[in-house]
Amino acid sequence: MATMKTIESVCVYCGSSNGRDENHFAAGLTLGRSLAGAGLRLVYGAGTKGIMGAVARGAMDAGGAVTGIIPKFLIRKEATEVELTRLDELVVTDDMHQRKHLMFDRSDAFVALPGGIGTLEEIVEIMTWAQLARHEKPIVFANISGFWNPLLTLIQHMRDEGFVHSAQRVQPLVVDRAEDIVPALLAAPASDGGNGEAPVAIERL
Ligand SMILES: Nc1ncnc2c1ncn2[C@@H]1O[C@H](COP(=O)(O)O)[C@@H](O)[C@H]1O
Repeated sequence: MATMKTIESVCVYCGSSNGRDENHFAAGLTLGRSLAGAGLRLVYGAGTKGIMGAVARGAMDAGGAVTGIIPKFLIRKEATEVELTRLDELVVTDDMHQRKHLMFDRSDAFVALPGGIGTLEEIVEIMTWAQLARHEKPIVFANISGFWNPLLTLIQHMRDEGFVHSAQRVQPLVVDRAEDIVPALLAAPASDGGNGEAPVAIERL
């Protein structure tokens, strides 16, 4: 059984594009600001474009601490060097595997905002590691405008069909509004072994 640890840093996975729905971009800014407001370090993929850029800008403009972790080959594609200099910590890795491991190691919790295939791959890997008892760090799906509903439906279908083993280990939180993400994270350790109550806006999948 892992020991409970106070959450100090939060890894955010999200799109390197803006997406079509402006609520998604706005959610990135809001989450960045609320991480900073709560004194939580943002750990993310160091992209300065799309929703990744919005989260980082939201955090940095509000005086928050930000760690960006990016493989060398992606710097030109996903970031502009001028904006990278604003990060208070930049880690350049040799490859994607090293990036993903470092993002995992350096974070106490994980959030999936809307994004594409990279975002999906990253958050699913974090869930598989939870299923394999590699960690008990909280996982939150930010279900802005119902973005994650198709994935949540698929996961429920897998459960119903008996393919999600150790299901009790894979219980991501689902919140509908960006403002609710940080309160959900901060309540997560207590709800695990404490009073068992989650804030109203939060459901467990
Ligand atoms: N296969 C991947 N594993 C981990 N991370 C990846 C992968 N492919 C892309 N990424 C990174 O994820 C973010 C967001 O990508 P989106 O496809 O825009 O969701 C970006 O930093 C990618 O480098």
